Amino acid sequence: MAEPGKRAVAQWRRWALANLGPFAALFTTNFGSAWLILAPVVSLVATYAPRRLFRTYFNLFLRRRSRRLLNVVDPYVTIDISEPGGEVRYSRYGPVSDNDSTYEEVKAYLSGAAREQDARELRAEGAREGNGLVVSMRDGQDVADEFRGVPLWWSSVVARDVQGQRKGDRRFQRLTFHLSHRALVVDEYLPHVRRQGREILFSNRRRRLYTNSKSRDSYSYEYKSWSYIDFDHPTTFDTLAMDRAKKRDIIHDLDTFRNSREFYRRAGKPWKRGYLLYGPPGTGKSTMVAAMANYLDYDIYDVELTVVHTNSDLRKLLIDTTSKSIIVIEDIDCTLDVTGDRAGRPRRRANGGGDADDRPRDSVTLSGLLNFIDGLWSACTGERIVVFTTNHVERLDPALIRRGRMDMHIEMSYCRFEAFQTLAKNYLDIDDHDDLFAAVGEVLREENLTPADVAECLMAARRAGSGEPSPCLQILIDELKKRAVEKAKAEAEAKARAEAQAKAWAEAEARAAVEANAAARDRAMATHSNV
Ligand SMILES: Nc1ncnc2c1ncn2[C@@H]1O[C@H](COP(=O)(O)OP(=O)(O)OP(=O)(O)O)[C@@H](O)[C@H]1O
Repeated sequence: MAEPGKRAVAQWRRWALANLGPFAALFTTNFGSAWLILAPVVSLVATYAPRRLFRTYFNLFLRRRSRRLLNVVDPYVTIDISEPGGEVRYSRYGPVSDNDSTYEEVKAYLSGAAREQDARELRAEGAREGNGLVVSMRDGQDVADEFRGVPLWWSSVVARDVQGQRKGDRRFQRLTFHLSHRALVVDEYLPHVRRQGREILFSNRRRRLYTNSKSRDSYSYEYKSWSYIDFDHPTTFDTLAMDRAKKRDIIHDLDTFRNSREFYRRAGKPWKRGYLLYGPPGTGKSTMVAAMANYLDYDIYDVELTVVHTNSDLRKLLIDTTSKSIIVIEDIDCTLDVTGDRAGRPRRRANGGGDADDRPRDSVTLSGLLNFIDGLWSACTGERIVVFTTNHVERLDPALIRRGRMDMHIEMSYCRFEAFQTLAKNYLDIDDHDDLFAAVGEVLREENLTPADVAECLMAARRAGSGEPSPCLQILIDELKKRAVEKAKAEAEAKARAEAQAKAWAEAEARAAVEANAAARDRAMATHSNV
C-alpha cells in the first residue's frame, strides 16, 4: 500500500495533468473551444476513475499494439507440455488419466525423432515397463520435425524461476511453430504426436495376460475384476501349424482390422472384431490366440465365466479392459448355456455337469453375453478383439455366432501335411526330407491326429533319435501309428461310456416317470375312495 504522502502527490499530479492541458488550451485560439468542453470531463474522470482502470486499459492497448508488432518481428508460437507435478501415476492398466500421460507420450514420440536426427546429447531411461529404453533429448537439445510439410521444432527445457534457478527437476517439452499453422498443430499435429507416442510406449511395455478372479480386494472389500501376469508366450504365426492359405487369410484379416481405425470411425462402428475358433481338443485354438496376441502386440483378457455372477458383473469386466486387447472366452459351450434351443426343455451341460437350469438365478445369461459382445462397445474406445473357442460349434446358439458378432469363423482342424511341415521345422529344424516326409504325410492323411498329438510324438522321436532327422522321422512314423491306434481305442471306449451313460439316464428318467405316474394314480384313488 502507498504511503499517505505519496498518495496525495500522485493524486495532485493526476489532477494537474488532466487540467493543465485545458488551461493551456484556453490561451490558444484553434482548440480552445474544444478543450473548454472536454476539460471538465477529462478532469472528472482523471480525478475519480480508479487508477487501476486506466492502467488496465493502457496495458491492453500497449499489449495489443506490441503483439501486432511482435507478430511481424517474431511470428513463432510456443506450446509447453510440462512434466506432470509428481510422479506419473499408473494404475494397473496404464496412466491414471490422459493429462498425466501427455508428457510421457510426447517424450516417447520425440525419442523416435531424436534417434533419427542429429540430436547428439541424448538421455536414456529404462522404460516404465519392459526391458526397452526410452531415449530422449538432454535439456537444451532441439529436434526438428515436419508434419504435412510444416516445419516444427521441439526443445527440452528445464523450468527455472525468475532468478534463473532450476525449479527442482520439472521439465517441459517446448514446441515452436509459425503462428499461421496454429490450427493444424493444435487440431492435428498434437493428437498425432500423442497417438504415435502412445504406440511407442505400448510397444515398449510388457504384455499382460489378465484373468478375472473371485478374490476380494483387501481394501475395498469389492470383487477385484482382473489380475494379471506377464504374457510371454513364444508362439507366433510362423510356429503355428495349420494350412498355409488359412493362416494367410487370418493374418490379412488381422492386418486389415488393425489398420482400419479411420474406416470404423467413418462408418460409426465400434472398432472390434470377433473370431470363433472351433475344432477338436488339441488342434491349437489356445495357441492361435497366443499367436494373434503376439502378432498384434495386444494384451489378453481370459474371461472365466464360471466366476462371473451376474450380467452386470460381466459388463463391469468389459469396461475394465484396455484398448488393444483380445478378450477370450474359452470353451464357451461348457461355461454357459449358449446352445441352440434356449426356449426348450432343460438340457444337460456340454461338459456333463448338471442341467442348464440348475444354474443359480444370478448367473450370466446368453442375452447378457450378447450385450457384452455388441451392446456395450459404445462404452469403450480403442480396438478390441473377442475370441470364443469351442470344441462343439454345432451346440452354439446361432445368435451368438452370427456374422457381425463373430466376424470370422476359423476351423482348427486335424494335422495334415502342411501343418506337419511347420511342426517338423519347430521341433527338428528341418524343412523337408526325401522319402520320410511323404511317408509321414501318408499317415496323417489317413489318421485324424491333432497337432498336439503330432507335437508330442515329435518330442518323443526327437529324444529317441537324438535330434538326427532320419532316425527321428522313422521313429515319428511309428509313434504316429501307435498314437492313432491308441486314440481310436480311447475314442471307442469314450463313445461306449457316453452311450451307457445316456442309456442309464434314459432308464432313470423312465423309472422316475413310472413312479410319478404310480404316485398320481394312488393319489387319485385315495381321493376317489374318500369321496
Ligand atoms: N496348430 C498348432 N500349432 C502348433 N502347436 C500346436 C498346435 N495345436 C496344438 N499345438 C500344441 O499342442 C498344445 C495344446 O494345444 P492347444 O491348447 O492350443 O489346443 P486347443 O485346441 O486349445 O485344445 P483344447 O480345446 O483342449 O483347449 C500346445 O501347447 C501346442 O504345443
